[in-house]
Amino acid sequence: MPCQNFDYCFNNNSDELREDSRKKIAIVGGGNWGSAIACVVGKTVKTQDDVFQPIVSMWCRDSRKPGDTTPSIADTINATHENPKYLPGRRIPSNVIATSSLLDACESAHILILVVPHQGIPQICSELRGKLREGAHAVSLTKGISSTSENDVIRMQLISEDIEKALGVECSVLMGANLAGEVADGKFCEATIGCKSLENGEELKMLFDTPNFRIRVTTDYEAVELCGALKNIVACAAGFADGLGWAYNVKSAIIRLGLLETKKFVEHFYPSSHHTYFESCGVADLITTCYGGRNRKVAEAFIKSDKPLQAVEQELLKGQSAQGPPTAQDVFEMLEIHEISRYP
Ligand SMILES: NC(=O)c1ccc[n+]([C@@H]2O[C@H](COP(=O)([O-])OP(=O)(O)OC[C@H]3O[C@@H](n4cnc5c(N)ncnc54)[C@H](O)[C@@H]3O)[C@@H](O)[C@H]2O)c1
Ligand SMILES: O=P(O)(O)OC[C@H](O)CO
Repeated sequence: MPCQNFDYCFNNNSDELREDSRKKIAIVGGGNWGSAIACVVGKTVKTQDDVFQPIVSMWCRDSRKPGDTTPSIADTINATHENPKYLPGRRIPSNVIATSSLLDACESAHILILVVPHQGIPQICSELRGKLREGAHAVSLTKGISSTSENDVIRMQLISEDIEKALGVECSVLMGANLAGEVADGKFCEATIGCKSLENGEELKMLFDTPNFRIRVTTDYEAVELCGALKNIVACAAGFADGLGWAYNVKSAIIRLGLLETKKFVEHFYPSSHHTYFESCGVADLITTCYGGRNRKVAEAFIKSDKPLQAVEQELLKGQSAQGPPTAQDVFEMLEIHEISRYP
């Protein structure tokens, strides 16, 4: 009988209540990717039940307006084991318990899986600051970059660095060619974990790795995270190309040049980075996103429509966000750098 209590469980051979030394997992984010990863982790904690506690908590932001009497997303997930808004039609395992309280989900967790759009990270970190258990660590599945600006100087920061600074915990990253719906359906894919300490990296591998979700671990964490963030810009370029009716060859050129540009960018800021471009977070994510991702889809629809980007995004994704910084400016700058715009 699996233990339902987060920190205590009954010894199998007696009725003695003992402290549970297994790791408790919290997922922070109940969107498309958060719900899909709940499908993975909800199962792995059961197959690795000597290492992880069987109940996974999942924070889902309650975005209901005052007076809205419909159930929260968390209540809906707990009642139906489905997230109809962000991941309709897929069953979330019943040992994943959702809550609208960030603190309830996280305060006793040993491992936090952060999986919200990057805009949400600062607020979440400020609510969790000083409230986590000793020795906890985090893994960010959020794809994006943050920046600070001082005296007109803009500095790029990794989101994992923001999390580490704000929460005082080590933060690894998990990136890869991972369309949420396919992952939730159990279709095969790979992902890359970028970690600072291999101890945490290996523990995270145990948590995520399944025969259909293959994990490889590297300490090249900056490159892993930047590959995950920058591919969104390339995906927008691919979507613009599709919207303009350009051909497959153009898209291949965009992907090739996008990979080169990503490598240059990473090596400029992190000269000691290595080999990561051929991992799932590199070339594989570029291909997946440039064919099957939401950023590509929104960019294509934007070119074909006369509506502003935000309106197109809302219409197409029905409340979900395309990730990362899908600014046309980023993409045009990139196209100009590579002079792709001259060819068609
Ligand atoms: N969807 C995918 O296939 C996929 C795959 C890999 C990585 N990712 C990355 O995962 C992250 C989350 O993506 P997603 O697809 O789950 O997004 P989503 O738009 O589906 O997620 C929305 C969820 O985040 C919450 N949210 C939205 N804005 C917020 C804010 N400002 N503060 C707090 N919570 C907020 C919403 O309430 C909702 O629960 C993104 O960075 C994305 O790049 C997504
Ligand atoms: O649908 P997108 O464009 O947000 O991409 C989803 C994933 O990042 C693909 O790995």
